[in-house]
Amino acid sequence: MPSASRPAKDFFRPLAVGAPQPLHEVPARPSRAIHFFDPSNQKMAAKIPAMVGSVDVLLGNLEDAVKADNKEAARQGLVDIAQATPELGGPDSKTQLWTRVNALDSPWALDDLTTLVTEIGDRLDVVMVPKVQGAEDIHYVDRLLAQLEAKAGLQRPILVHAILETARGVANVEEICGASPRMQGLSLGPADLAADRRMKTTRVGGGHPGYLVRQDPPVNDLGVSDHEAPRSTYQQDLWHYTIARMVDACAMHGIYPYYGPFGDITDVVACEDQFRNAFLLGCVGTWSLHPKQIAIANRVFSPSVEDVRHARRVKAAMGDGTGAVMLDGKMEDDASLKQCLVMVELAEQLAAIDPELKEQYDAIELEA
Ligand SMILES: CC(=O)SCCNC(=O)CCNC(=O)[C@H](O)C(C)(C)COP(=O)(O)OP(=O)(O)OC[C@H]1O[C@@H](n2cnc3c(N)ncnc32)[C@H](O)[C@@H]1OP(=O)(O)O
Ligand SMILES: O=CC(=O)O
Ligand SMILES: [Mg+2]
Repeated sequence: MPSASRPAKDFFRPLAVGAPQPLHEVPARPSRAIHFFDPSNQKMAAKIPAMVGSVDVLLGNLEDAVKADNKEAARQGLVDIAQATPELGGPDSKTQLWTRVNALDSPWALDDLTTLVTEIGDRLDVVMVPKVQGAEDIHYVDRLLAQLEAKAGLQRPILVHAILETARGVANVEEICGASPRMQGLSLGPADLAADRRMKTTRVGGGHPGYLVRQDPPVNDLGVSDHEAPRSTYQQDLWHYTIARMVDACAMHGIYPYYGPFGDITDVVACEDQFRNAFLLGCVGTWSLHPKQIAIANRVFSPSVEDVRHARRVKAAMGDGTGAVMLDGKMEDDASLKQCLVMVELAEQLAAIDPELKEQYDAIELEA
């Protein structure tokens, strides 16, 4: 959506002479797992070519988690990997190539963007920008990318993904999403966001046992509450508010929301729960920090066979899509059909790139 500083007639104009035409719609490419790797880490980098085809997105990370002394090696390492792996990235690739550049106030961001667009811009699908504070950060990246694309003679605009990881960024989330037609999506950055907000969790994403609600105390016959009696507690989701805001802002602007990092690599169970909460709330994918998180993300962010079966049954039962019907004792109508179509369309997109899922979805039979 055009912002006040960029009227509707200019919103889709290239920002540099010779830059590619901005897209009117963000392509719906599967991105269940955005798998992070450090291109300066030889052991990790060596594994990347073999991962192409088995993960939706491979992201060469240049920012946090890459040592300051390795920033240039990471940037060059990413160029080398992309050049040596032709099936990675680009509009028809099964595995997209993304990067997370350094923060815009760092000494590395300008060289990150200049080098990557110049050297591998035709392969780079999305640039993730950390610590985005407001539309002004996106406007800066937008113009710079246009200049670099024009210089490199690129035919296709590189998209931009912002990490929501500052209080100011959260306050400005809608304007960030609408700042440029390049905006592809947003990820939650719970570690930086917790620090910026002065939250008191030291975990990278996930819940916290202290963030809970407690069952009411039992009351005796005289109406007196027994506060000492054992009571159940229910852990709450520290990130619910932010993810929900992010999902609304993204949906409003036609771009995609993602959960971010889950730092407890060994706790695959809680990781799956966190991912699933995000999926249920509307996110389309998540980050993977370790190879073992890829399978979790792929499983969680693909609709289950049961959900697809139900969605297809509702679609079949609803005929022209209007009115109300009873199915398994439940009312279905125009609105619940729309919910079901979200599942059906996602299943179709994923089946197109994932033969195993296709087989599972194709085997679904619709009983009457
Ligand atoms: C808050 C944020 O900004 S989050 C985003 C930034 N953080 C990141 O990107 C972190 C990325 N991940 C990592 O750095 C690593 O996974 C770590 C440090 C968490 C753990 O690494 P290790 O201690 O090597 O884990 P582990 O021993 O289980 O690794 C097993 C193998 O997988 C490899 N591996 C680990 N992580 C990755 C990865 N992300 N991609 C590819 N390979 C990986 C290891 O090199 C190791 O290889 P080997 O079997 O040949 O020795
Ligand atoms: O960059 C991610 C975060 O959680 O911080
Ligand atoms: Mg961060």
